[in-house]
Amino acid sequence: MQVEAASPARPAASDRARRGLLRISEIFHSIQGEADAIGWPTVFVRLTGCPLRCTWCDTEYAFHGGQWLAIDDVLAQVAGYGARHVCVTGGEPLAQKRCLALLARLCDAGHEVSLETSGALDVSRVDPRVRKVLDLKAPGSSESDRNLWSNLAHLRPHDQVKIVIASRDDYEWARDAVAAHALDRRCMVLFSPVHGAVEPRALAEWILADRLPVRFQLQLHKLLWNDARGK
Ligand SMILES: C[S@@+](CC[C@H](N)C(=O)[O-])C[C@H]1O[C@@H](n2cnc3c(N)ncnc32)[C@H](O)[C@@H]1O
Ligand SMILES: Nc1nc2[nH]cc(C(=O)O)c2c(=O)[nH]1
Ligand code: SF4
Ligand SMILES: [Mg+2]
Repeated sequence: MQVEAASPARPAASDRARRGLLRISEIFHSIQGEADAIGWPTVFVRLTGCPLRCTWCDTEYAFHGGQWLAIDDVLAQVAGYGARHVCVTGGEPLAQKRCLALLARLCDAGHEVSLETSGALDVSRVDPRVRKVLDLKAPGSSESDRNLWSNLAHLRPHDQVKIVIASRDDYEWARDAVAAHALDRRCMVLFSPVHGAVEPRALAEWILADRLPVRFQLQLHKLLWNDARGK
């Protein structure tokens, strides 16, 4: 873990507010493995905490722990990698309200910024320069009741909707959601198999058979590094 700046284990709430601290699980440099910026060298800023519990979540270690850092310290560490692309993720990054300020500051610093978000929290105040990657949670996640459908109204053409698919039932749910909400007319739609749960080839064949206007995706970093943390 590359988070370095010193901060007390748990500063008082008043101190966190005054200093604008964010709880950060990790900051690392890797190849973007998901969504439209796939393949770019990217710095990842992973915020601690998530109010959801997707059955297949590959990042449970980010539910707890991490370090409290000021936005200036996050920006300094990000700058140290010299990368154009920055991906803010979690956990659920929007669960910390100061994430909005972090996103704007990263854009001000000249980065291409993407945000990975569960789709369960309001995205209306996310800086319009940020490319939102909005997950819609299919039933196999056990969290589909949390989908905040009003978020669709805040999608811009450079944003993406992603659906992570654990079964044929999830696929049919996703296919129907694309049609019901005209998702492909709003922005790029990505379908990705839950790593290890659905045969990637099966998902590819289903998309082709149904002539779906969606982009198939595998998590590139898992092909490169398996499930290694910080990759
Ligand atoms: C760990 S989440 C963090 C951001 C946010 N909480 C969310 O769910 O979008 C980042 C991305 O990883 C995806 N993901 C998590 N576990 C996965 C798995 N086992 N297989 C495929 N994708 C997974 C999520 O669907 C999400 O698109
Ligand atoms: N390499 C790499 N690319 C990613 N894209 C989104 C990620 C995430 O966990 O949100 C992720 C990740 O964890 N690693
Ligand atoms: S919303 Fe994201 S971080 Fe939270 S449990 Fe689901 S996949 Fe994991
Ligand atoms: Mg990940």
